[in-house]
Amino acid sequence: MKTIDDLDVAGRRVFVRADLNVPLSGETITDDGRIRAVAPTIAKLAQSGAKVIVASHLGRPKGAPDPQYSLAPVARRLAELLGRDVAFATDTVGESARATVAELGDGQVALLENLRFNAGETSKDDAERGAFADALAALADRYVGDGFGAVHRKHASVYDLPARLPHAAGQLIATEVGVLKRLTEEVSRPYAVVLGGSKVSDKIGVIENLLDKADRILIGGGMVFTFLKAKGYEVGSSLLQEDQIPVVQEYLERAEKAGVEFVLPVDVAVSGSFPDVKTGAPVADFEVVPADAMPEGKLGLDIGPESGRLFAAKLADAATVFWNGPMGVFEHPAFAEGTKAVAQGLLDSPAFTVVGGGDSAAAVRTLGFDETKFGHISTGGGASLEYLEGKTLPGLAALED
Ligand SMILES: Nc1ncnc2c1ncn2[C@@H]1O[C@H](COP(=O)(O)OP(=O)(O)O)[C@@H](O)[C@H]1O
Ligand SMILES: O=C(OP(=O)(O)O)[C@H](O)COP(=O)(O)O
Repeated sequence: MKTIDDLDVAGRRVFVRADLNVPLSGETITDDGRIRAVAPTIAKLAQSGAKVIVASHLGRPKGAPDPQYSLAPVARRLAELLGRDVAFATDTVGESARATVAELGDGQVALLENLRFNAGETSKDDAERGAFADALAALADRYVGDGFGAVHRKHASVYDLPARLPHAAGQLIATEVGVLKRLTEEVSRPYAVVLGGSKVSDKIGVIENLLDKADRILIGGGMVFTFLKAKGYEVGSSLLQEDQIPVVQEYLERAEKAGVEFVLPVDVAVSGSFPDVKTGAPVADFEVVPADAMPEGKLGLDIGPESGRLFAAKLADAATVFWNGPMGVFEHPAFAEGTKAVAQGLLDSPAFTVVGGGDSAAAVRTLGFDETKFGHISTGGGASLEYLEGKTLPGLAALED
């Protein structure tokens, strides 16, 4: 893989595919970790005299403009972090983008509007994705891939665009791959993997490969309820991946045969409705119930305190831990305790610890933990999980020569 040092960028229009998918509360960025992570690559390109065109997705809009997913607040924060102006194009490949790029001088930086405001970005149809990649390619002369959090997506700006331009990997991707590679080559055991979060359908399949690699798999977050249901328990109206129940049953059987330990919560914090994470208003009907006796109609929103202690104990004697996905809806204080227990468990463990994922990394920082105390905080959750599985990631393959 070439790096940006191998690319002639001075005076050229350089497209940087970043992952600026940061958590927002209205227009306020609640954690800017992903912007800080890619800023050095952008700064270096600007210093080298490139006309830097930064692009990213934010959230999951449905292929059309949607103001709640605008990157405008990110452009403002990026400008602050770089200490230089960042021009913001209000579209991705339209008139505003073309004019913004045309006005860029050497060493100047622009950010395009959300790539996913265009259906071509995420399309499964090669021709539709290719047409959008053509439109992006027309804006630039060079491509730098540095959106590690999105390299597992076969999307136009991640996979198709680098095929159309001379390309290289940015500094963030180089660092991420360097650290994660170590985990695929020489893992000190016991190796524990903690999985949670809300992208259940994306991540449940990852367990298939982890069964051959991990010694212990701890399940929290929204993923728990498919496991509890697979064991025959009531899960109320919690997040559930109904079609994956037989798959999970098979995982549980295979794990038992292979001597891999699944650790499931023994208690769950529930409420009748999703909490107001914006105001953090108290939850009137908060209750902790045994994991095998959830009341009907209630939502499971965190692992309970006994589970927090159990999970921490299961991490205490691990030698390597990879963690992706918060244990609960940590954005609300009533449901942050499980995530705190796992974060503290990681800090108390002598293990080499890798935390991956936009929200997991944000949780560690916003809940007050010192990020320097973890072995590595990856900007990608799904991306790092799939990398550790040994899969070929479209956005990394595309950067190879
Ligand atoms: N039990 C749950 N029900 C619904 N959402 C949950 C639950 N537990 C965690 N979450 C949510 O999961 C989100 C993070 O999931 P995900 O995107 O998969 O993690 P990451 O970004 O770290 O990869 C958080 O916003 C959190 O509120
Ligand atoms: O937040 C992300 O992934 P992550 O939650 O697995 O860390 C990336 O920005 C990818 O976003 P996507 O899962 O909507 O493709």
